[in-house]
Amino acid sequence: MKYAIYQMDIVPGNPSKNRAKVKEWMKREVAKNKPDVVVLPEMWTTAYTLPSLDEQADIGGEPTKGFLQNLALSLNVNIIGGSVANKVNDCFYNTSFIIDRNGVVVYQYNKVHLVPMLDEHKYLTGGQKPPTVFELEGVKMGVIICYDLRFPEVIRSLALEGVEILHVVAEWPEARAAHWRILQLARAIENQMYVVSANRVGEYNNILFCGKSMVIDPWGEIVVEGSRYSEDSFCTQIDASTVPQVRKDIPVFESRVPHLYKKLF
Ligand SMILES: O=C(O)CCC(=O)C(=O)O
Repeated sequence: MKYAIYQMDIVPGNPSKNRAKVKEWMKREVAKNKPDVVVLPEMWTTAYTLPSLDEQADIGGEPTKGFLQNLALSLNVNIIGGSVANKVNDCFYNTSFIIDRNGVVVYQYNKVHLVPMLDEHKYLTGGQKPPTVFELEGVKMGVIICYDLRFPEVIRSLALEGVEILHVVAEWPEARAAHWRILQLARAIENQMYVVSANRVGEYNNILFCGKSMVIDPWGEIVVEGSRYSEDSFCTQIDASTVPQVRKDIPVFESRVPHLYKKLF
């Protein structure tokens, strides 16, 4: 499967400008590289303009969900739709939409873990369901949003559901860039799965974002890595059929002793 990842700089508080940017990028990328799957970063329509979400958030996923469905269908591409601020029944969620090449929303996920360092609890509501598996092109996949990366239980549970490609959509700051890199590598190695991430770049509210979007294979090798500070776009092949062999070579899943771990949680 061919992947294209958009390491985007987001125009703060301007969803229509960001949608126009994404449309341009996706059209260009599809014409040039014909990817099967494209990946966008976290909160890419607004950035972290949390106090203004009432004016800027989507309502019930719209208009961004429909916008992505049209792009998927017209460009014949699967979309890991990053995430958007999404108002549902007076609550704001950080929601990821996954859309297949027929324009069908195959999965949606509300970010579960809210970030204390960004006061997310003041503005957002955490999702009440953990991320679960979905399928694109017959491959089992998962998506998590930024801070979720720090919670290995959630990702192990996706691996136990059969996930072979984990997507991480993010606005990860430069201040914790080392964590970003190491946690992704650890999640790929411990779960023997691909990790594919799209992080934003640029600056907002005196926070600099680190880019460094990545594709890591199930052995933990970095296949490709985005630049540190600048907007970037890259394309790479991913072969999920390598996952079972890695899981056979180091049979972590067979060696687990889950009845001993239960009391830990
Ligand atoms: O965990 C971190 O250090 C960054 C998290 C974050 O910025 C986010 O979830 O948006």
